[in-house]
Amino acid sequence: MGQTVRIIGAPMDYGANRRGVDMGPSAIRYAALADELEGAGVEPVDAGDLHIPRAEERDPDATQPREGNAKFLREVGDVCSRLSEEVAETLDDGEFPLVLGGDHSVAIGSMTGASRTAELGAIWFDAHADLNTPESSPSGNVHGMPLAAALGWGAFDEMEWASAPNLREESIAYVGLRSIDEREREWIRDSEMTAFTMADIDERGITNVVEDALDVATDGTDGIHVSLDLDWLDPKAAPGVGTPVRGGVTYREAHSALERVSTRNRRDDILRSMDVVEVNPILDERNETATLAADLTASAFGKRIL
Ligand SMILES: NC(=[NH2+])NCCC[C@H](N)C(=O)O
Ligand SMILES: [Mn+2]
Ligand SMILES: [Mn+2]
Repeated sequence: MGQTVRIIGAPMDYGANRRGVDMGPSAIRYAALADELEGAGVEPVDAGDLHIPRAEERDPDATQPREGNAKFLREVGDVCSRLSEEVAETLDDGEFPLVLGGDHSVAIGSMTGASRTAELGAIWFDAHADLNTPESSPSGNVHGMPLAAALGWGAFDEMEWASAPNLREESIAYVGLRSIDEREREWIRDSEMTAFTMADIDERGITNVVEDALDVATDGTDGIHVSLDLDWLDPKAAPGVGTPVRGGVTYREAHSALERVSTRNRRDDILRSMDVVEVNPILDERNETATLAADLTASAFGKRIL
């Protein structure tokens, strides 16, 4: 057996605009994630779920910062600080942290934990840039803000701890962008980040784009974080997400992308942490999206046909 992969469930939906992503970890486990990982040649251990009080027990308004617009920011901060500890401990124990969301704001916890003692690069497979701040956000949903928080941008009241200590703009690559807010667009242009949109994938093909993204994220870093938002895929392939955007990658392109990640990992041992987020079983069809999430994760860990 190969590397030990610790599965950490983060059933959190505070950051999303729709209820249901809190059931993501169960649905992905039910889709035989552990068996898929074993089939890929790694050893899964399930650490269970973080305890997260239901959103109904919380009042979003009571916890909003006075300025800006971020719902449940304090709750997200609480969950992410615990998650960050667990991710850092997992790495200390020599195991691989695989975080199951939950909405995308869990990435604040995983990236902060994974960059505590190492320079971290990141590949962000997503339709969205998730670079809003409480002040720029059009929705107030924190799942549209995790990269800004991890980079230490904007005023995340009471969540200053959240910025990932060793994550630099120039080590971040987006793959598959197609829905960006105006401010995000300006910030990406002005930043050192690399952004591959769907148009780049159309033009150059998924494998070339992912190879470039891997170059960006591995250059000068100790390892990379892969953040897989299922709305990266076309809604036809992944219907069970809260913020679907037409025109995403196909089932096959998605597998091909994560296979590139595993091929590079086999060669250079680059993968440090990963999260799989935004699966919403309420909106899903026959657990298709959760099954895809489990399959794609196995591809990232080296699942092969032959
Ligand atoms: N992780 C996600 N699904 N993010 C969607 C973000 C949508 C939009 N840009 C917002 O900030 O509200
Ligand atoms: Mn998204
Ligand atoms: Mn996202």
